[in-house]
Amino acid sequence: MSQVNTRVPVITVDGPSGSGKGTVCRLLADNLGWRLLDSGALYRLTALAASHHGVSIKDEEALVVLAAHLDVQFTSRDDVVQIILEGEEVTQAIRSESVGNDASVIAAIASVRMALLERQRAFAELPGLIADGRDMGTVVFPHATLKVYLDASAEERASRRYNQLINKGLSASLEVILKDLQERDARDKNRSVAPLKPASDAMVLDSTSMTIEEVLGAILEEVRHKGLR
Ligand SMILES: Nc1ncnc2c1ncn2[C@@H]1O[C@H](COP(=O)(O)OP(=O)(O)OP(=O)(O)O)[C@@H](O)[C@H]1O
Ligand SMILES: Nc1ccn([C@H]2C[C@H](O)[C@@H](COP(=O)(O)O)O2)c(=O)n1
Repeated sequence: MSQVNTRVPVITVDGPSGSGKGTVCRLLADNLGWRLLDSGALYRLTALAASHHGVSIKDEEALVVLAAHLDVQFTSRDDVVQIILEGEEVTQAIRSESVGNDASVIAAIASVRMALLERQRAFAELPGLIADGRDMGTVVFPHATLKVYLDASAEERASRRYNQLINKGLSASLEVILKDLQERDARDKNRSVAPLKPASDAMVLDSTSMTIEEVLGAILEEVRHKGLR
């Protein structure tokens, strides 16, 4: 089992798909000048690497090898993060619904999670880390300084995802998005290993009727309260 660097302050933000974790984590990282871990991207990259290498998402042995040896770089150009997998730019490719669904299936395999654990913990560097995912506060960074669990109703999350796709000029069905999201929620919450749930010491925020600015404000208030800035 790998060790966590407990000298580095960590803020974890866990929650279901579309709750706004990614958005609020980017804003928090900018605001505090801390590093950002998008742990979902690692599961998505493993799913995409499997597809590129013709590996089935049921082939546990091959998936573990892929996860343990992911050749990935996160680079930043003009403040925009680019993700390079085996020399290929995959920043947008990993965001598709099908890669997200495959990632959710792969993420239920304990040995795959174990293969990605060390890589996630290595993101913890001074002055601090914002960690976005499903098990950041429960498993990966159990000693985090502040843990947030961000939720929203399935209908609101589906509607956010729908608007996101329409704004990108893509076609989308709200009904299909809601059904996929509910299936993903069920898989992420009911798996036996590192299921999605709030840590016992997490601050739980329901963003259904909150703006992004209100969510950020509520977290920053707790950040100040904990003396993190
Ligand atoms: N409080 C909010 N109100 C309205 N829209 C929001 C809110 N939070 C996030 N959004 C929008 O919802 C969409 C999904 O947000 P985001 O990608 O941050 O979710 P996520 O939890 O990271 O999802 P995933 O885990 O699938 O990556 C984005 O278009 C974002 O702008
Ligand atoms: N810490 C994590 C992060 C992600 N996953 C899985 C479950 C999600 O459905 C999938 C994609 O994540 P997203 O990019 O949508 O946040 O990856 C996980 O199990 N644990």
